[in-house]
Amino acid sequence: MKIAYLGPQASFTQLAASQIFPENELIAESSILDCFNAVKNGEVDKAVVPLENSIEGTVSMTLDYLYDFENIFIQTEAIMPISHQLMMHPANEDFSKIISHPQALAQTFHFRFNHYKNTLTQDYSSTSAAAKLVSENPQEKWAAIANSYAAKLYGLKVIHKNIQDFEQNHTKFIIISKKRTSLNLNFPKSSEKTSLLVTLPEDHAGGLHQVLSVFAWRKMNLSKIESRTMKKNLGNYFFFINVASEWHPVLSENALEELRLFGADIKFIGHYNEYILED
Ligand SMILES: O=C(O)C(=O)Cc1ccccc1
Repeated sequence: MKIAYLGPQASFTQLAASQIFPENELIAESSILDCFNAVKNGEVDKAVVPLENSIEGTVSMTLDYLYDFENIFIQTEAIMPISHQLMMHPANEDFSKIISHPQALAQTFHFRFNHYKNTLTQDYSSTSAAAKLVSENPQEKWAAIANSYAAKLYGLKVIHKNIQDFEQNHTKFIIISKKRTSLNLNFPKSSEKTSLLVTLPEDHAGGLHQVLSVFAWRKMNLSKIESRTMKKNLGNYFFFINVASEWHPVLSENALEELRLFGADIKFIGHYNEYILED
């Protein structure tokens, strides 16, 4: 079985993917979009991509692609602790630019504000891609924010350790597939949930309340609701909703049916477990 991940080697996503799929062939992709396309085109069976971080929040690209792509489902969610290191080429003494994935730059904002307020930053496709770039360009005074495994793999020296703004920093990764079925892992399970994408019918007072009441009176507990722009014009949103609980076939199907009767558009994204990975 082939598994795509946001690469290159030593990205946080690879650390998650290799814990989840120690026996499988892992294929590095250069973006989250490439991961979705690899699943869609059948080049791989599944992909591992980041969905949400405890400091920075949702990885909006991942949420958007779950909305945009037809028939791609979440099979599992896995939470992994994240520690960021600031690193540079061993041949250099200082640096004038910090390069990393936007999530990593955001998760270390206060550290950078306090220590390197005037240093330029550059978004890059992943933390490990930034580490690789720095290692291949010793003539440039660049630093990267990535994990210790990337520092080792790409021969960089770590100059500040554990620079995330909150010590407890976790990212949720999802496994996506064309199969609707969930995938059970051999890690501690923390919860069970159903993910839905809901688009409201025409704008009217109480529209969202109406949608939420469908879950409320059935005592279906929501653990997350997030709105995202539909990008057509300002003020149009879709909602990513997690229902926390077992999938009760009659109750849940009736809830979805009732929502559809209101004129809401419902996309089922998966019913799956959340697991806790190791450091
Ligand atoms: O860039 C990476 O290494 C990723 O896997 C994305 C990411 C970035 C920061 C925290 C968690 C995941």
